[in-house]
Amino acid sequence: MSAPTGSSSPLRSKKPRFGSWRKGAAVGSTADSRLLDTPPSSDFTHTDPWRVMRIQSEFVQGFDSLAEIGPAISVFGSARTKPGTRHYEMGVEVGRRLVEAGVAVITGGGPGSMEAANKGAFEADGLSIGLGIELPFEQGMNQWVGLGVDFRYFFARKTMFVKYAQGFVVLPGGLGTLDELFEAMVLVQTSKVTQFPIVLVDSAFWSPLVAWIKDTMVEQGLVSPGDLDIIALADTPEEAVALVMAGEAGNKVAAG
Ligand SMILES: C/C(=C\CNc1ncnc2c1ncn2[C@@H]1O[C@H](COP(=O)(O)O)[C@@H](O)[C@H]1O)CO
Repeated sequence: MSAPTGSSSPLRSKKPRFGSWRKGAAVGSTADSRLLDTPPSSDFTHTDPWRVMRIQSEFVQGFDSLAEIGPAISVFGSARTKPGTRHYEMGVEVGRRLVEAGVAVITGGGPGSMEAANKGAFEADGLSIGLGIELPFEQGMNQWVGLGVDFRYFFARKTMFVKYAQGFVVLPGGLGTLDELFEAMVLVQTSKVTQFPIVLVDSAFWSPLVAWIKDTMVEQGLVSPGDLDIIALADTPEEAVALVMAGEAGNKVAAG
């Protein structure tokens, strides 16, 4: 006799199932018994489902640590900028002026322009935040970070830069800086974030990139001419801070 179909099939458990399940999977064990019977091993911590728990915990930790920071601006720029250089001093001044304007400063917590912006914010007695990232080589948070949060995953960290800031100031940088800049530009372009000023400091550095977007991307119809309005160029920290504070950050500061 063939096996009856439907709910009385011997292959189907009568117990309620949780999460995803496969028809015909072994029945007779419970989540409790599998947990308690499994021999101790660390192998399972390297599986993708377990990684999801770690990823989730990064979001929880980030949300928890940053929920109360108040108005903030994220500052990006090269990890390789050396103290004493023009771009480093610009970063210090950007950090200081942002604090004077009433906002916290968020950076990647690393060296170079991140360190510079944290230094300016810290020395101005402001909230100087570093969102550190685990890298293959030992790095550590720069000494000017007052509130630090460490991340394993770039994507979780990048969520925090946008979620807890009301605008970006971008100093000259390399691939990491461009990655952060273009992600923010796409979020504005696709209306995932609104009222989000993105200010690029040092027009001599950024103009060739802006010209390429205009002359090649816009020209070939790959972006709209209006997309160029997503970014603003500044030549001084004073100008950059004024432009970024003209957005939602300024409204929040004014509202107290
Ligand atoms: C390569 C060096 C240090 C790397 N340390 C970093 N620590 C924290 N955040 C970093 C680091 N490197 C890149 N980032 C992120 O990307 C942006 C800078 O990248 P770029 O390629 O240098 O432009 C920065 O905003 C960070 O968020 C040298 O010692």
